[in-house]
Amino acid sequence: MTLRIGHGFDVHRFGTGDYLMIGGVRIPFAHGFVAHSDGDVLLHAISDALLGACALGDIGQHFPDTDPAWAGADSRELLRQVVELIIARGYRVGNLDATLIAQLPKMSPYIETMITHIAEDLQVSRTAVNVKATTTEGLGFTGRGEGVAAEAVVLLQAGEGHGN
Ligand SMILES: Nc1ccn([C@@H]2O[C@H](COP(=O)(O)O)[C@@H](O)[C@H]2O)c(=O)n1
Ligand SMILES: C[C@@]1(CO)OP(=O)(O)OP(=O)(O)OC[C@H]1O
Repeated sequence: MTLRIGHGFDVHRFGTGDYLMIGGVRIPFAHGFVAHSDGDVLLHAISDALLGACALGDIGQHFPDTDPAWAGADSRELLRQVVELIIARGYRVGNLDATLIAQLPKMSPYIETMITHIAEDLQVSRTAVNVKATTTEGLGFTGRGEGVAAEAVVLLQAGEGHGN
């Protein structure tokens, strides 16, 4: 069986607004994200991990932040487009593990819904998806409450006679 691994990392800073989109969940908050799209840092890291696993660059190349087409874009839609690229190359997601790095907001009430969304968009069962969160104990830009970072690692499996 052909296996490929990919890693993604993204950061969005806080700006004006009263909610954050993370994992396709609208989380009420004292700030919004500064971004061209909806700023869904978790879905961006996952999209980059998928593209990385297939040596397809990154989401900035596929959905440039200079293109008005992606202004305010729903990052679940971007993720689904990336998944179609992966499937077209003969791969499917084996499993995904992701970490949100943020002092605030508290992610735990939202994580199960994030997993539901991600599993739907990746076309896998929920048991193939893990999302977790950590603070940085007050250290660094996340610890100072300046934004949120996300990391994702994905394993892809090729179907019989597929994958290159
Ligand atoms: N933004 C966050 C950060 C962490 N959590 C959860 O809190 C627990 C403790 O986090 P540590 O920083 O001590 O690793 C952990 O179980 C996280 O899931 C959170 O919900 N939101
Ligand atoms: C998602 C895209 C889409 O325009 O814009 P942003 O929301 O700014 O997100 P980022 O992770 O900085 O880069 C990828 C972009 O192309």
